[in-house]
Amino acid sequence: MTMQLHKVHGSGNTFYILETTDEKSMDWSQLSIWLCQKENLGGADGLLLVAPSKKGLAKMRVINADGSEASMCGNGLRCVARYICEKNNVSEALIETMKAVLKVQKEAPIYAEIPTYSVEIAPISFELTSLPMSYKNKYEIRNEMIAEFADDITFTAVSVPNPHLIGIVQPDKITNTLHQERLSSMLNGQNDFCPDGVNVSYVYPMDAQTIYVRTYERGVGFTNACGTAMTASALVSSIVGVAQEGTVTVFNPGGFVQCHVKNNKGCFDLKLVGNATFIAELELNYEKENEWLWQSVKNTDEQKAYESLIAYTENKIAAIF
Ligand SMILES: N[C@@H](CCC[C@H](N)C(=O)O)C(=O)O
Repeated sequence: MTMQLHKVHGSGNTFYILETTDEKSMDWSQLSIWLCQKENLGGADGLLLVAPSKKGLAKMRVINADGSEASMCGNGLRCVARYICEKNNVSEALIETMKAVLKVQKEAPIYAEIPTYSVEIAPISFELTSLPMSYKNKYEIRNEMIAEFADDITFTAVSVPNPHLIGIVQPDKITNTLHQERLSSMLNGQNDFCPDGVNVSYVYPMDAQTIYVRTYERGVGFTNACGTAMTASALVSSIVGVAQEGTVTVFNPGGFVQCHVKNNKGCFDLKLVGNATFIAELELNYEKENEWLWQSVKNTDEQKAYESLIAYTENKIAAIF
């Protein structure tokens, strides 16, 4: 059996898109683990499965690099949005995800001519049980020091709906990754706080409308960017007052996006806007159980245009750190 795949990225967060009409036809965890290995065409951060939906134009499932399944993926959803909109010749659509049916839309480019899409990020909850997370019988953690985690970082826990722990940090915690790596490894191993693990982001506010975010993703490790994490970080930054409500530009090691944060009397509307870049079209042969072989790999020329955005990002970041 030959399968058609697309290698895509949103902010350098790289995925394979695979469409199937039969969600039970394969062990997707094993396929994702195989696809994401570095030595296999440079690897990826996950597999995005596109399947039929009764609630939207398609359903997206997110399989992390370690084979675990996530409830949502913001960067991935932008790429799936482009795939579905182009396939159906529409400029907006509803896409079913594990916990919500979300609106996606084609947008004007945020940089040069780079294909750009927006995605709704929802549902949002600050209740620790929604992550899940537990800490001293607390109901929420909003802008609090947690002695067990750090003595100079304030943390907020939020699900969008995948779980995020967001720390507002000083530049030294960005230039040196060691603290974030240790904390993230602890929270994504056997631990008393986050039984299912958590995506951990360190945020440095650059100005009132701009933040820098680096994320250690659950099931993956450090990534160039995590869309839900950037959106959750923009939300947290506006709540704690280090960024204004409205449009927040979020820089990260993989580029930049815009996150729209709207507060409706304590209920938040979140939208993530950024690139949806298609790197390659591929054909994969299924040989036998857990064995696959590449049949063909055809690169597109889209990555060249994205590299100019990276150069712009690197200049911005170099001026700060
Ligand atoms: N990179 C994604 C999030 C992918 C899932 C995450 N690793 C998790 O397990 O929650 C994004 O762009 O949001």
